[in-house]
Amino acid sequence: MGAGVSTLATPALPADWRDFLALTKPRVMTLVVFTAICGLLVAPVHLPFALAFTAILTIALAAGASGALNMWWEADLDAKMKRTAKRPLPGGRMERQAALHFGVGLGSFAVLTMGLALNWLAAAILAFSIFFYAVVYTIWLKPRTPQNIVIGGAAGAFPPLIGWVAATGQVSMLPVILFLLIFFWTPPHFWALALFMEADYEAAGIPMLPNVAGEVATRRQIVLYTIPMAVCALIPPVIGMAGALYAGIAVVLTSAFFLLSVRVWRRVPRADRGLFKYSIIYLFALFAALVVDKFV
Ligand code: HEM
Ligand SMILES: CC(C)=CCC/C(C)=C/CC/C(C)=C/COP(=O)(O)OP(=O)(O)O
Repeated sequence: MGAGVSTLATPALPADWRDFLALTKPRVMTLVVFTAICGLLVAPVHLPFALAFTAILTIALAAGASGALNMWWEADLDAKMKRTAKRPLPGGRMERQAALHFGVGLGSFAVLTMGLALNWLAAAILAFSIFFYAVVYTIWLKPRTPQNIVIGGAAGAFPPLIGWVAATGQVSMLPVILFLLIFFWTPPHFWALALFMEADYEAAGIPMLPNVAGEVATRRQIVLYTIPMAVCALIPPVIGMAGALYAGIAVVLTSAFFLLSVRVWRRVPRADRGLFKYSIIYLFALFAALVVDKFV
């Protein structure tokens, strides 16, 4: 039997649709997509449902594509961390090439569809977000510097801006503030988790802030980033871009965020887990409040 025949007879790795879904990091992407929906809904242009749906679908597909490219590049690192070791590539259920093809195919489809159906400015920012997460954050910054998520986190801050630009065709003040809000939210969100996942990152040799600068510095940085985040959360009503309902909810939600970050700083047991969980609730609730405020 020739070598070619025996290669053909080798069974492919048993990836099924659940593994492809896992490549898109669906749980994390729910919040990414939610912020994009809110960005689109608060824009001053009413899109027909089919177009709005297409815009959000393409953002979801692009975000999923960037997750797949991240997993393609990090297969070896993921194998070293308990939290990620069972993903399709380190779990041995999928070929690396399949993840690469899936990511490139899905991302290209998403960007082209956004451009053809909505506008090319939104498509360009969408393409830039994929590039920023998959290349700037994952390949370049993450293995090199503990500031990786400060700069790289910008990728996850684009979706509300993309939603807005998909609807209006242009960039304005409110979506830029929403971008900055998520930009400053990301370090407390991630470093709270990095504090209780320090051992994982140590095992994989990834230079996250707690491993490099130590716990005390990380706890202080968490509180420091919460301050510009709070300012961004409160600017919209101050400049007349959101009403009293949003203002009230933002003050309550943001004060709670700040208090939880102070608990992390003061080393209250399990405060890091509490802040990480709350960071997710916070962003969901704040963006929902912005939309409710607009329509009530
Ligand atoms: C560079 C920036 C970021 C980093 C490094 C980061 C990192 C992480 C990590 C490691 C987890 C742990 C759970 C998992 O693997 O599923 C997580 C969870 C999560 N992140 Fe982030 N994140 C970032 C930005 C964002 C952004 C921008 C959003 C949304 C706007 C977001 C939303 C979430 C959500 C919803 C979860 C919970 C997922 C679950 O329920 O399992 N993250 N993040
Ligand atoms: C529209 C568009 C393209 C949006 C991109 C959305 C985006 C960049 C989200 C970032 C959130 C995320 C999955 C971080 C995981 O960090 P990690 O990769 O370090 O985590 P891991 O250790 O779980 O792989």
